[in-house]
Amino acid sequence: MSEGPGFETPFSEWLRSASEPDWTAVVTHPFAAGIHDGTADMRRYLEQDFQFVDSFTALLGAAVAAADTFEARVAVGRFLGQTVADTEHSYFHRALAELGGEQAPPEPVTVEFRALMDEVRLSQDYPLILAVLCVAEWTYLGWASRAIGLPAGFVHREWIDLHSGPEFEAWVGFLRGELDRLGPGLDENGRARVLDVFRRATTLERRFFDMALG
Ligand SMILES: Cc1ncc(CN)c(N)n1
Repeated sequence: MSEGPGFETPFSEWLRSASEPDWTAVVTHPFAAGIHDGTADMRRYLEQDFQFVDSFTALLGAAVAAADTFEARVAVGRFLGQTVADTEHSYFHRALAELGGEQAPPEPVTVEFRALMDEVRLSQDYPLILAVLCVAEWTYLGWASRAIGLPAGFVHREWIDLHSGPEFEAWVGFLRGELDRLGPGLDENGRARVLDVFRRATTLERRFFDMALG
């Protein structure tokens, strides 16, 4: 693998392609296919994901604090307040009530994912924080955008809706744009650190879907 992106390759695309084959395994994962056709067992997955989203929300707060521009703080803060704290929060409560979800102990992959998010949150290093946020959102846009039709039940359908469409595409475009803006200014060691976090997050996404599949 090359030590950095070429002149024509945006930093985010370099990170993504260097995270294969896990990246493609996430966006084409059988569990994601089961969300599309309505057969995925969402209870265990959402019980675990509710715990993921708690740390993810803290990480968004860290991005607001660590960002190097006012515009970025506003964009992340808006997403945090509108999408995560409002739409997604309401979804979790309705979906877990429908499925009879409980407060389950965290699975090993949930513990590891939360530990990675805590690690980059505590680093207060904006590019590292962006790396985890970008993997989490871009992989989800990847599988959710593969929808051919939408399943009838709200639990599956709204989970796809939350991770696809023009607003979510713009959010992922923002995260990628931030990495593309900051990547060229990093030295080799800085790029390697971002890539390491990006790859670890991609592997954890794959393992999270593996766990959900049972
Ligand atoms: C594990 C995981 N990764 C990503 C997302 C999308 N925010 C999520 N809800 N859960």
